[in-house]
Amino acid sequence: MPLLGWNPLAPVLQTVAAFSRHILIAPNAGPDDHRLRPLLALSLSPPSAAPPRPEVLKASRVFSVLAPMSPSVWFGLMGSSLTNPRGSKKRDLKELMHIISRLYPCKECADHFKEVLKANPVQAGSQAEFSQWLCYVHNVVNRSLGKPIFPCQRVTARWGKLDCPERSCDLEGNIDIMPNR
Ligand SMILES: Cc1cc2nc3c(=O)[nH]c(=O)nc-3n(C[C@H](O)[C@H](O)[C@H](O)COP(=O)(O)OP(=O)(O)OC[C@H]3O[C@@H](n4cnc5c(N)ncnc54)[C@H](O)[C@@H]3O)c2cc1C
Repeated sequence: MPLLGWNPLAPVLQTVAAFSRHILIAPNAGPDDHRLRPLLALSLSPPSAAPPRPEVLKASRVFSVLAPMSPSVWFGLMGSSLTNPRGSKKRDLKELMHIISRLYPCKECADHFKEVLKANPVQAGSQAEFSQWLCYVHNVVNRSLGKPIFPCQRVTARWGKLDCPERSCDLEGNIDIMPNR
């Protein structure tokens, strides 16, 4: 049972999860601040007593690049659901979901997502199927967090191809990224 066994990545993921909570939720908090506890703790494993090994800490710096990406992962995935998957892209989408369930930089979230994937195998037969599947699993996560459920019949309206007549979505302005400096 993986939840009770020792996961060699656990110290990395715990470090990254704590780091991301610090950055995103309470940058000024002390180490015992209650705001730094995980929002949702689905893991049954007891907290690791051993301090992370140096090489694990080094790896956690790499993982920390991925830390502040909770909403953007959904944004990216919804983006990837907009084109019709064919051949290897179907396999890639499935693999991508499993990679996210392994690398997502919050152990509780990753463990939960593995369970979600087991109960709801990825459906990527077509663009419509994949976006509906994605909407459904996002709602499973929403429900587990006590968030409102998104009406999946509105996925295309929310995420569909932008209609930008007369180049109204083009970038505008000066090439200087900080013109008022
Ligand atoms: C794979 C995965 C697993 C996660 N597991 C956890 C977890 O276990 N615990 C935890 O605390 N956090 C988890 N998160 C993070 C969590 O889902 C949110 O991303 C985070 O809480 C930020 O929420 P948000 O309100 O900004 O909007 P998000 O939930 O990130 O949604 C972004 C936007 O998508 C739209 N949207 C919302 N629901 C749907 C839907 N069903 N279909 C289509 N569009 C929708 C809304 O317009 C919303 O503004 C997980 C994220 C991912 C990618």
